Amino acid sequence: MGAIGGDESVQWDKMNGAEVVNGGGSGAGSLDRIQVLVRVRPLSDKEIARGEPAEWECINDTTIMFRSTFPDRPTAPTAYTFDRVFHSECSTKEVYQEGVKEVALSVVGGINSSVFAYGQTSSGKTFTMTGVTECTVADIYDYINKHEERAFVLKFSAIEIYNEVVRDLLSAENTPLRLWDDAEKGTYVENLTEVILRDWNHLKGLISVCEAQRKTGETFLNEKSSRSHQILKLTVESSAREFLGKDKSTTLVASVVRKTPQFVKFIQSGEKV
Ligand SMILES: Nc1ncnc2c1ncn2[C@@H]1O[C@H](COP(=O)(O)OP(=O)(O)OP(=O)(O)O)[C@@H](O)[C@H]1O
Repeated sequence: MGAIGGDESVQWDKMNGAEVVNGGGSGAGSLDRIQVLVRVRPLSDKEIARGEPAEWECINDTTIMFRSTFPDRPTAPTAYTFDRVFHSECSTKEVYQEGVKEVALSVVGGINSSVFAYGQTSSGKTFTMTGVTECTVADIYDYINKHEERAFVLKFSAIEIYNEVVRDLLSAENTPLRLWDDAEKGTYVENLTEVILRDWNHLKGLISVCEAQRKTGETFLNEKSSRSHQILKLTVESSAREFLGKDKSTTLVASVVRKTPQFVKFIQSGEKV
């Protein structure tokens, strides 16, 4: 999993119990670079039934150890260090609270950010990102409800990229969409549906629509594998009520990335609003 904050230095501001990141502070926080988190999925019932051993062990909060169990390919245990490691018993809530929340909520403080999951089939990308997205949006609405002095407009869009083709997950039409590079807007998708959110339930409904539209197929490891890259984008516009519509917007991009690094570049383009 990776999480990218904006390039501005940030500082936390605790307002009414809600934690929000403010841009422009002097102290460079953990959000000024890509954070790499690892979450270990528990063995599935099938893997347990096949007697597959767990080869990865979390030694502490930042270190994970690999022990090969191939009898014909014995290797010495190898330790890898990341910003944060979550063992298989950790709940999605813990992953969100301790690994993602800071970056995800920076969007209401005016900083663009991206959170994406990367890994092989059946490693748990969709499982984690679904839960993380729900936690994030619940916290964003909680923040909005506590800040009635400001007006917020939330917009949501969703695409999948499958076999190099970009599709709108909120449209019934199956027409491939075109990607453009623009000096001001950065990389954007032409004619993409963008829905203004009414509330949290509205977003939940839209996420279900995306789920239903996704291309899925079976892989050896995953009966319901998403065969595409998915990118969900939430745009937050916030203004003091008397200046409605005049402030700049910020975006939060949440993605499931299946393999290639060029998608990381595409996702980062969400930062250039
Ligand atoms: N932390 C977890 N705890 C319990 N079950 C999990 C966890 N992570 C994943 N799973 C389960 O493992 C299976 C595979 O997860 P998921 O579909 O999220 O993988 P994926 O990486 O998105 O796969 P693909 O790339 O093939 O779409 C699912 O049945 C999911 O419910």
